[in-house]
Amino acid sequence: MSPRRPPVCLTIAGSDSGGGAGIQADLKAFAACGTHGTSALTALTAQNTVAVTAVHPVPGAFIVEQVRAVVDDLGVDAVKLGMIGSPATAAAVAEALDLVPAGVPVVVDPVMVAESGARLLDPEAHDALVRLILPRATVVTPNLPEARALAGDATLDGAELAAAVRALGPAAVVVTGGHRDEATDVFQDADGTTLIPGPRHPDGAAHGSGCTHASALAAHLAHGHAPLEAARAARRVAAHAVAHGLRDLGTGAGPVDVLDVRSRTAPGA
Ligand SMILES: Nc1ncnc2c1ncn2[C@@H]1O[C@H](COP(=O)(O)OP(=O)(O)OP(=O)(O)O)[C@@H](O)[C@H]1O
Ligand SMILES: Cc1ncc(COP(=O)(O)O)c(N)n1
Repeated sequence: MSPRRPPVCLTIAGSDSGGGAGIQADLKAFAACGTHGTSALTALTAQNTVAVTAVHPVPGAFIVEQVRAVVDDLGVDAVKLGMIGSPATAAAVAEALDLVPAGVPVVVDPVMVAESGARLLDPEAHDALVRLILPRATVVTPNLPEARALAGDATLDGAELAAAVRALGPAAVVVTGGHRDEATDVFQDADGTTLIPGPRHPDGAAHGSGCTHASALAAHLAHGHAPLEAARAARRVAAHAVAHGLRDLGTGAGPVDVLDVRSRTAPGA
């Protein structure tokens, strides 16, 4: 009997040279959640735990080609979208999404600002993100400041905030809780609002927590789980990655570690 085909996840996102966030975090989360990870890069960042020192956008046609190469051969069971950067990249990503078969879930992490403070979404790209990308999302996963920026109202919170984001077109929203004292995620879909609480790990490291969360959510959708169930699992996976975060690496915001590498030895050793 041949072994079972694992679900295939595709991240369309930026590269973080420091290995904390972006596609590096996404591929680790996909693997940790029992899926095969594939990637289409939107931008390369020269980045560490302290700063983003340079960004090199990938030409739009090459973004589309990467997605085509994956879809045509391996097939895709869920997509995770991360850093978009510019209006031109948003347009290319929208074109690339047309290559993904209808019904394949798409998780959108509307990355705006790196944990180190660098802007990763041009202000002019905001409209393109809202117009071209959000309506195609199965689940969108903003953190609190991102959700308020999308809603255009810095006073909103809780179910009202999630509803304002959902009005932009995604089927479901998770406002992630890393910027709150309790780290409770707020999930909302057509059936209503559900709080997803869990332990907060104040002594961990959280650079890449949002990428890890969105990728774990996509992986659970690829396994066939419903969005709320996938969001609950993603909260657990992200919190575990924060708890095992490598705060002793670099001098700034340490990378999350979804694989808990300190507990491992090299296979064969
Ligand atoms: N200190 C923490 N302890 C437990 N869970 C956490 C902590 N920080 C974040 N999380 C969880 O990690 C997930 C990502 O949330 P967060 O709000 O940090 O995203 P983000 O700000 O987009 O992350 P990023 O740092 O990648 O920008 C959520 O499920 C959130 O509850
Ligand atoms: C390429 C890339 N994508 C996403 C993030 C956001 O992650 P964080 O907010 O943890 O820095 C990042 N820093 N770099």
